[in-house]
Amino acid sequence: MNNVATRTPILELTNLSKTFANKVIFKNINLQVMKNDILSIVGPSGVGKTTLLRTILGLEPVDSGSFKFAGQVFDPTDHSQNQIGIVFQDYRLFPNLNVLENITLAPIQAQKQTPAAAVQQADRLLEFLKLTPQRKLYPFQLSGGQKQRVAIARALILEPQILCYDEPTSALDSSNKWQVANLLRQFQKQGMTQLVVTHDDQFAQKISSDIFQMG
Ligand SMILES: Nc1ncnc2c1ncn2[C@@H]1O[C@H](COP(=O)(O)OP(=O)(O)OP(=O)(O)O)[C@@H](O)[C@H]1O
Repeated sequence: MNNVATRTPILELTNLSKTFANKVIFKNINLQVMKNDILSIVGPSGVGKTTLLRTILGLEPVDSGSFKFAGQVFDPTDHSQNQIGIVFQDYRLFPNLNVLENITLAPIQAQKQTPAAAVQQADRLLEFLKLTPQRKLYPFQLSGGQKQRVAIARALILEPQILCYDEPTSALDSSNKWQVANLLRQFQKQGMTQLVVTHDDQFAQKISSDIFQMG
């Protein structure tokens, strides 16, 4: 746990409500994500955890409510800032690109980094994530844990202020699950704020600074 006196909110959700075809998915959600925390959003299947995450990522509009990032009103659908990164449950790697190309595509194409600078940064991440031997392999040649670490590297290279994970343990066996828990703790030590959607209570209890229960 961080010292309570030093905790400051980086992301604030106020009175968020969402319906799909007149079905209320969530109503008046108030949530603060504290800087450098690992906050887990937990709850039973179908309660709206992924939908809430998608609204934070600007992939799904809310019906009402507001967002603040670092104290400023913020529109999650404006993707120009890259403040919030995501590791999807199914990783969503580009099947036709190798590991290095998967990681460098966005910095080169969207952020206009030079290929040399993007590759240098990608190689640093690959080394940290123990993926250097896999740098020229394609997604179909990787294990589940390796694919997840590539997805993490692909998010990290954009230097987000918050890194989100949707069900990070659902496709992993128990040894990979605790490896990913250790990785999240290492990122926390480096100052990263992380948001984890999970139905895995044991994982949430183990890694979280704070837990937000839905449903
Ligand atoms: N695009 C959509 N259109 C209509 N209904 C949707 C849509 N996306 C999600 N829902 C519904 O919203 C509800 C919440 O779904 P969501 O995936 O957010 O739940 P969850 O808590 O993440 O579930 P799980 O733990 O099973 O992944 C479900 O009833 C789902 O069917």
